[in-house]
Amino acid sequence: MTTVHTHDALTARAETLDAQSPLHGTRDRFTLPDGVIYLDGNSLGALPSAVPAVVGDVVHRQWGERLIRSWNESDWWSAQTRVGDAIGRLVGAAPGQVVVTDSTSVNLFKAVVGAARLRPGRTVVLTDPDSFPTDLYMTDSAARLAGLEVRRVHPRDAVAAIAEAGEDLALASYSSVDYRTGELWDLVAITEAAHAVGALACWDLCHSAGVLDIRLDADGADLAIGCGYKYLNGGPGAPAFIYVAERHLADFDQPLTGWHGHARPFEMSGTYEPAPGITRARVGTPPLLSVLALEAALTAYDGLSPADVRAASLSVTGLFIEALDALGVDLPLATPRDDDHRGSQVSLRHPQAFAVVQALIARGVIGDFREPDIIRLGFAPLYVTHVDAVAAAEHVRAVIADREFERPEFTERGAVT
Ligand SMILES: Cc1ncc(COP(=O)(O)O)c(C=O)c1O
Ligand SMILES: Nc1c(O)cccc1C(=O)C[C@H](N)C(=O)O
Repeated sequence: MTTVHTHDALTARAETLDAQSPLHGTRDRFTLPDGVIYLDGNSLGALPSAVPAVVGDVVHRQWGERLIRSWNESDWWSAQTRVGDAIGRLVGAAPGQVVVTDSTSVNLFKAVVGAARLRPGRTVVLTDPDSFPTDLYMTDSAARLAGLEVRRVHPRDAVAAIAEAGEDLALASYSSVDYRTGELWDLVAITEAAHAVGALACWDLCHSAGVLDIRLDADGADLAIGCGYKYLNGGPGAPAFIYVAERHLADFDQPLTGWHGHARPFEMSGTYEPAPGITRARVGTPPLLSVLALEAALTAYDGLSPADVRAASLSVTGLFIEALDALGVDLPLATPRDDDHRGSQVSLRHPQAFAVVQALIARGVIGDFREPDIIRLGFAPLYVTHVDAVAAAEHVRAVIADREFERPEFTERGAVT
């Protein structure tokens, strides 16, 4: 079959899969520019259509008219835990264990120091050498302050390393999905191994929340963190979240003791006393515009189960890989083909990956480049359809086959991608 016939056959199948998908029509919950296939929702999620009106109301009515009264009248005070519970529904956490606050980096810092204090006398924290850099930087600094030694061990070797560390281990801290390759790690096995030696496990859900069927409570995670601006679509600079399992809350002694985490902030006492529940993970005044934008963004998930979202994600990424094969694109995949080991992105390797990504962007297919040779394409199944996946595969084919990436305008490197 010619590539045109192959493409037509794939598109016809994609249309059927879209029509049958439990996520059929959810793209209408987003505002996206015409002519764009957006495959970068794993860096900055798209704009949910519900957000602008809510932000307008927060700015004009809640802030502009009601002024300081909105802390009570619009319940700004409990917004962070209310939105935390909404995220909790997407990551398998019962209410009262998730709060929206700070950045992922800051929450990881709180989690590592908090874990060290939950396991006094233990001296080791394990993490992935291929972690997103901020995780490495923050873990190193938190460990230095808490008197822990950091051992960087790849997730595939983590269970053995946990057994080797034994009762020295305080915390195993891992991302569930590798941000570059999209590989999905078995954090349940890592968590069980950590518990077997009396240690804790922290999960970084930046590349999982909102696309995987995460079950924090059922799988025994102790701590988790994640960001609000990727698949949760909270917008640029959206606050992050932190989960502390109910069983640890009373003893969770996090290091950033700001007044929003105090049990009675308006007593204005000179002595810190942590709030009883997950509120103690708060620090200072939250960015309310962003917290409430995130709350509105999460309504895009109304009526969808994490299991359905995960199934749709696998179906779309699976079809994209199949389309690459069928169209004869023979770039090496950095992402596993196996559903059980794939997050919600497909990464390809190419020696001129940066220029390939620029050529794709010029065609309206927005993905990103990651060092050293990764073409990273994220599939947010709420707004990336099977038809988009096939069209994107055809664009990749054309960019490679026609060597579009060699054009000088695509080789210039910018600061941020
Ligand atoms: C795994 C991971 N951790 C952390 C971050 C970022 O943390 P922050 O929200 O502090 O910028 C990202 C992405 O930016 C990430 O992919
Ligand atoms: N957080 C970002 C930012 O502040 C600027 C540009 C990109 C980002 C990202 O989220 C990158 C993303 N975490 C990644 O996996 O590469």
